[in-house]
Amino acid sequence: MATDTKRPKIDDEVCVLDPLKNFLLWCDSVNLTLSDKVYLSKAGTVAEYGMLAKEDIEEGHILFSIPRETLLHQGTTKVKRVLEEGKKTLESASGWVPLLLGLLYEYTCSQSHWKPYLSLWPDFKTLDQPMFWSEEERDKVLKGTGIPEAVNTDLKKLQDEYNNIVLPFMKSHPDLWDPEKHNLELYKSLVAFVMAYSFQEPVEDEDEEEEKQPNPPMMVPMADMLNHVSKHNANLEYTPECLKMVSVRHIGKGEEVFNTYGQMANWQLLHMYGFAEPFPMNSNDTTDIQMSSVYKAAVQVAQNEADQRLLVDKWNMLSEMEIVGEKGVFIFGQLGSLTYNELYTTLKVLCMPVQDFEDFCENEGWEEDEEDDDEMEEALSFSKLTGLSAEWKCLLHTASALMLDSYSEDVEMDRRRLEDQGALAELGSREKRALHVRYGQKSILQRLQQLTKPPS
Ligand SMILES: C[S@@+](CC[C@H](N)C(=O)[O-])C[C@H]1O[C@@H](n2cnc3c(N)ncnc32)[C@H](O)[C@@H]1O
Repeated sequence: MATDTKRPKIDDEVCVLDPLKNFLLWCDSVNLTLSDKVYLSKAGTVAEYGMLAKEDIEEGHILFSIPRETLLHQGTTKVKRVLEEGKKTLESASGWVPLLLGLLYEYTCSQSHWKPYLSLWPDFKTLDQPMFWSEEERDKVLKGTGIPEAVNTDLKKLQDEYNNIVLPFMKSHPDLWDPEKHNLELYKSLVAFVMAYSFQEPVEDEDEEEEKQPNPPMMVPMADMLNHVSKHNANLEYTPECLKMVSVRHIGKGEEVFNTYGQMANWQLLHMYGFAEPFPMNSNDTTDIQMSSVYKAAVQVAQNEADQRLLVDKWNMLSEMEIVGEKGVFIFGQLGSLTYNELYTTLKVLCMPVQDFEDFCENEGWEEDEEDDDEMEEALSFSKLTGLSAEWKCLLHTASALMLDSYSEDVEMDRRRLEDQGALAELGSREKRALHVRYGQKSILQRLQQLTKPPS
């Protein structure tokens, strides 16, 4: 540990004039060690701050290491004692409230231990998740992507949490918080900051049977200055003493160091982080097919009223078995279905003859010798879809057509925009990001359409 006498002086003026230099001085003072082979910069990165390689870096190199005491969370903030005492009243659906209260305090406290870190973002102006766009803009350019609905839920949740939990708690601790200063606007910015910058330590699953609560989020100085791409070259490792960012492949001199924020589809990246990887770079991109669209497709292709009534029973059965849900989705990645178990069972039940369905209900499911996971995954991979039965293909074809209809712009228009550099250059930054999300989703749906097309 660095002692106070060894610590370089962190000057308030430097904090404002050169926040990065000040942050690096602070890192030194808290024993956050950075390899000589990398440096932080705004120039040469994909977005604002990022990390670059000064020289070639081999796989397995520790790029930096962060002592646990340096992390900012509900157990390290100056207000940790009151948060611990109020633990029960601070419980919420998101589980973020204690960290957010800690951030409200630390972000506005001139004496905060994390001031040099938090001063890197003096106003959060660079945050541009769709939660900061107008509702009209979201509905216009993101219709069909699933983002407008997700943002509406977030906004409602954050307002409820602020009004019902945060505000009463702050009022009962007027020595630490002031609702005038710690208002809903600042709270919203901090929610967006936590969304885009926080980390959640993975839960160790020693006992797979037992469902563990996820760890609460925490702020990890330095690690959160790294940008993300699906083909990342670094990864955060957790040890009892510290967190280490380690290169996971060779990084050439001058290249940017990219962390991974997880296997994120473009709609998730835009929703939570405010950016999207340009189409078709995101190898983790996915599209959703509403479960209800598969049901609607089955109803559409049913031959007569008796078939339609049977479908109602089948759907109710699938719902009772918790295989489908009103708001549930089947997810498709670039190689095929990612929720193959649910989709396979749904297609099988919806297409089964009446007698088989009666047996199915009687047995409360399948007899033993049913398909295993690998078989289902393979059957619903894009490389095997053409081999599915005509009935299954028809449902997938109709459901993907229904999904394609729900977007604001048609596929051809988006394709032309993406292919025409001039048209692309004319789009605003938000429209461009939205286009990469929309088109990525639609291209997967189109692939599904082609592979399940009935013979002409
Ligand atoms: C954890 S922070 C990374 C540091 C950030 N660049 C900064 O200057 O504060 C996450 C934010 O970085 C930006 N970002 C990360 N990866 C990106 C990428 N590949 N393309 C564009 N922006 C990216 C997004 O604004 C995102 O919300």
